[in-house]
Amino acid sequence: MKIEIKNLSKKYTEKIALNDLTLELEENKIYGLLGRNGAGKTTLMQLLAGYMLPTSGSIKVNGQSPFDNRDVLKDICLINESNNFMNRLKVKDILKIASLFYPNWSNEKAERLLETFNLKGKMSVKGLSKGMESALGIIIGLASRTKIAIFDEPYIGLDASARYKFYDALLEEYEEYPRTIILSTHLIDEVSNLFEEVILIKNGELLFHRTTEELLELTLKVSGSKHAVNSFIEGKEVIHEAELAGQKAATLFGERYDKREAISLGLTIESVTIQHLMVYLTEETQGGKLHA
Ligand SMILES: Nc1ncnc2c1ncn2[C@@H]1O[C@H](COP(=O)(O)OP(=O)(O)OP(=O)(O)O)[C@@H](O)[C@H]1O
Repeated sequence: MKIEIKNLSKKYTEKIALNDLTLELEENKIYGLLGRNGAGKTTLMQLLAGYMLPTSGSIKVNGQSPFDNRDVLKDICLINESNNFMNRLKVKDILKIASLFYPNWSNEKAERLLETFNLKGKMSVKGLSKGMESALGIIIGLASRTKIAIFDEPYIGLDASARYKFYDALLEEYEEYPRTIILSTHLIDEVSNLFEEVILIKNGELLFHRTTEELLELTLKVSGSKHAVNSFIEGKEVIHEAELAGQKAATLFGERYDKREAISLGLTIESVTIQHLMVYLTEETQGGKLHA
């Protein structure tokens, strides 16, 4: 299902959470939706999952607005950081309710994932730890087999081992049943190898939407003597610099840089992680708008 977002804005009383965002997402890809706290990620995901209407602009899934549209929403599953499952129910009841909502629901998958995350159907939701509740959300997100699965920081309380089980399960599901997956997280280093494309939002605006491959090609860190680094970076877009005792490191973003030139100047070159790139580009001092 294609997602088309045009000039989308969302204002909450005084706060502009999203500002004139235009974006297209093709089907069957894994997207990383990144940005600092308060950037507007949750707002975007909630608009996509039909929780509310935009203030202006449009969001279309296969040409239709998701808001109050069962026809579209049966194909979209949004898992939040706080799922707010009904306390008086048991895990199996929650799964039963979810299975009634999503036409492609897989009971078999849900059962297998219960085992993976050490949950039992008879457990009462009231007695689940925060991490177990997150695991239940993840089980629903994967077993629903919706064409669009959105995970908004889905793993509050999950320990590292359970998080890696989630990444493995996500990839296994994606390979078996390709779908559009949108994953928003602050643990970027843990998952960035899953992203096929990255969408970065800053203060409600789109900073860029690029393939992971492009991002890595367009970023370069050079280090060496201050003089050599300065001569290489002159006229280029520098997103981070650090100096110590006559040595300097600079991170560049925006072009396919000539690495041979850097090496010929005696510089050391390194690649930059997506997490670092996100941090550098969203620093408040980094005011520049990049080519989305
Ligand atoms: N219901 C609301 N009423 C008023 N302001 C809101 C509401 N929801 C979000 N906001 C504000 O809108 C902005 C965007 O919030 P949003 O939750 O979309 O950001 P986010 O990128 O998901 O942040 P985080 O990474 O911290 O979850 C923030 O300034 C937030 O305070």
